[in-house]
Amino acid sequence: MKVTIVGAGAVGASCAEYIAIKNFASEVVVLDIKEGFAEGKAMDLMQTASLMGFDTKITGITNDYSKTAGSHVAVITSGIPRKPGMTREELIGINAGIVKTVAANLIEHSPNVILIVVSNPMDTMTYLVHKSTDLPKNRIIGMGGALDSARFKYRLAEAMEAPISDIDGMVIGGHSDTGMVPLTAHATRNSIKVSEFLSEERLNQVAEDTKVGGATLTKLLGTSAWYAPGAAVSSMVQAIACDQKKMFPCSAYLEGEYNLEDICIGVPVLLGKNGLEKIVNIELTAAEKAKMQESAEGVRKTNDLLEL
Ligand SMILES: NC(=O)c1ccc[n+]([C@@H]2O[C@H](COP(=O)([O-])OP(=O)(O)OC[C@H]3O[C@@H](n4cnc5c(N)ncnc54)[C@H](O)[C@@H]3O)[C@@H](O)[C@H]2O)c1
Ligand SMILES: O=C(O)C[C@H](O)C(=O)O
Repeated sequence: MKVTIVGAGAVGASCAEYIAIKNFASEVVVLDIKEGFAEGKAMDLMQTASLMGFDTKITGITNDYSKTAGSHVAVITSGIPRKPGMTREELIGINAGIVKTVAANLIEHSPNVILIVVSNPMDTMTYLVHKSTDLPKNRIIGMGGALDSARFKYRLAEAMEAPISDIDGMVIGGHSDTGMVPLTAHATRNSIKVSEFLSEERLNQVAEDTKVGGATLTKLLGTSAWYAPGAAVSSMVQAIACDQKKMFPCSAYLEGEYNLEDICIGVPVLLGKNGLEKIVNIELTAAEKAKMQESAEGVRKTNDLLEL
């Protein structure tokens, strides 16, 4: 299994590191436009192999897509991250051009590739890849919900003073400060609804903290986060590589599901060897349905800025 990661920056390198440590891929190619940067990151990571006990071969490449040929999965992390005070949507001007070109280059050299889009504004970048390529919809997947759900579980565990492994929960909707829909009514601790342990007010606070999870970290770090994003991508790549049929909320192209059409937005899906193998339809509460529609309106406004 060969995996390519475009963008050897914070998220791309973290993603390569977690994939290698999990030891399920034979080869990870990291490609960046900055001369020597990916080569340096790959060499540094390879020098952890004997210490961390992995056999995955990590190669760094400066902008030569012929070296990505035959990739099963490719992750697009190229583009600029936001700075404190910015929204993800403000990145569209620079990142749209980068994502479109990168996707075309990847597909030219790996026609059967499954693409995972990470660059922000992610739902709109995923939509752009749908509109600008001929790939079928099962081979274009946006990463946002897996990360947002991990942050939701972190916040729930914190509120309940519980170990995170006791918690289950999911965030759907757009990957934006206002568009995320944390499914508080469905979240559980050891299969008991979290509302049994937390007041409505505390649960609302957990949801709000989850939605601004990326902005909170951006303020603390001066740039956006990378460890949890890299880990989230690595789990999705693993689900595809190992044909796990595992459920993640991912940005998927919808054609009527959740009453939405011609949009990419976070919904529960199953990931396996064919990429996005199924969109899972779950029954939402009336409030969740309304939030999902509102979230979609926000994503559409950003999509409207694309020059398609
Ligand atoms: N979807 C998510 O949940 C999520 C999470 C974290 C970050 N992100 C997004 O991921 C992107 C990357 O974030 P980061 O922190 O790694 O940024 P970064 O600046 O650390 O890395 C980006 C890398 O992309 C490279 N690059 C730029 N243009 C390129 C091109 N045309 N071809 C190849 N490489 C190119 C840069 O040289 C740089 O090394 C940002 O847009 C950020 O907002 C999304
Ligand atoms: O917050 C960001 O801009 C990066 C990413 O989307 C995140 O949620 O960490």
